[in-house]
Amino acid sequence: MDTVFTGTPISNNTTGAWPIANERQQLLAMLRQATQQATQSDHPVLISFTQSVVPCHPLRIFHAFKLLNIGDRFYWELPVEQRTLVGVGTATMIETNGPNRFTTTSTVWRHLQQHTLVNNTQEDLPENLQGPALIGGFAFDPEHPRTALWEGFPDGLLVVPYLLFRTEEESATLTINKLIQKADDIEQCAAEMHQHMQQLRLTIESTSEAQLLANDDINIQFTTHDLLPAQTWKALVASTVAKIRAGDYQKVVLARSIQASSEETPFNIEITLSRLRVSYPGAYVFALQRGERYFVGATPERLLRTSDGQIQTMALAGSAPRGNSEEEDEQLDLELLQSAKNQGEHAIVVTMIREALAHYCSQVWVSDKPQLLRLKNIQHLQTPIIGKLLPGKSILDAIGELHPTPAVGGFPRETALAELREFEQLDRGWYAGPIGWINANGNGEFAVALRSALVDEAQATLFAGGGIVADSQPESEYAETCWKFAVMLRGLGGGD
Ligand SMILES: C=C(O[C@@H]1C=C(C(=O)O)C=C[C@H]1O)C(=O)O
Repeated sequence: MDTVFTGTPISNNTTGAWPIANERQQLLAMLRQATQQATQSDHPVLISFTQSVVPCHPLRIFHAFKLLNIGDRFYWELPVEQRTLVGVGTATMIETNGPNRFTTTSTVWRHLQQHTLVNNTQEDLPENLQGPALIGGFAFDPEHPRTALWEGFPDGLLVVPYLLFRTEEESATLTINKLIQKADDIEQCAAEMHQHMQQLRLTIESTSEAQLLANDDINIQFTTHDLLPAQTWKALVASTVAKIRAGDYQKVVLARSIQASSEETPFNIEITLSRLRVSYPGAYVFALQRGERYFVGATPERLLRTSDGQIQTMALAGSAPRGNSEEEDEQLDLELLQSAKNQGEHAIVVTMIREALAHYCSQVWVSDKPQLLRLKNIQHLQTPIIGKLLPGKSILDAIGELHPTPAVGGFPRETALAELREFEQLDRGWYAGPIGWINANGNGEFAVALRSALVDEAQATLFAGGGIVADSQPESEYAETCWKFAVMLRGLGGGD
């Protein structure tokens, strides 16, 4: 069997060598050490074994992971920066509920690392492509009553996948993670890992990118309907505006949802991801599976990235459509940049993020004025924000302070959340929550899960919202949510 893993690139050179066979002795030594350590500490040990592979289209890996049939899959990519994480199966996971979910996750992750063995033979690889990583996300509001729609999506769920494919620029790795108990049979574990690697390699070899994405430009037929009648939602915007004018609060982001029902076939997640990554290369393209369902989207909003103590975030609020001609586009750009309503809505977000980060950073730099973030059919005001994380603080601690920003919640935060709980008439679930990853050295990146849908075979529930301030108009807010829905409607197979 070992001869299958020759260590040479496979036929069309788009997938890597999967040299686990060559490393078998090293893997066995690690497994042996893990069982000894588990016996001594009376605590299971996580082993994380990383190998370098030749970069390959991430959707080919995602598809091959499905055929392995070893558990739920996760996809996360920032195409423009070639940063990708694709995972399948569960070595271990951290599920949390309630308001302390971020700090609890952070504590459990630190504890788990004291019981982790990592192979460090690949010193030439980027640090972010080695060792275990947690990937997953969090619900928008742990205090919002749950409905059946989001069953299986707890307030926080971060998984160390059994298999994890990662890319950064030109490098790619494949990591196998496994939780080892003291009584585990290491020969059997090694054989099982081996077998999965072999299956993976064969599956990748047998599917070409062309085959996989053959129909991604063919539109599919589906119908849509508003879950809350349009008039009811617009009336809600009007009453929110009245409360803001009366001084109850400054801003609330109201969202709504629509349901798309496919007439012929279930929605195809690979094709959806392919369409999203091509149309929105500057967005975070993600999919998280829970059984038969996928939470999928392409969001332009970075919540927080940490890299060796440096943080990057952004204020993103204030929206306009894109023009149909260059002149119209320029006109809309100008209007957005000069709109007092949009600038005011945006400034609330900048101020809050600056204040929140003050507790977690030694220095914070905020661009002095917003710039435009242009997407396919919509554009936003964006202010980049960077800083230096205080020693001992983790990305998850900082997210606990930042989320939800007034870009997706409102201001003041608690009043806005109370309003949403009482009046929005929507179970947001994971929509507008943090989605992303964190690795063992504390680096990570979370996006705000916007422009997203919960896909359940032939049914999809899509979510979109907009910031309501004193001079918001119900009609234009409704129109804004329609531009935002267009991202996922196109992703699911609708025409432009
Ligand atoms: C709430 C959404 O988007 C957020 C709200 C925006 C706005 O009100 O202008 C702009 C970008 C996002 O921060 C969404 O896409 O559903």
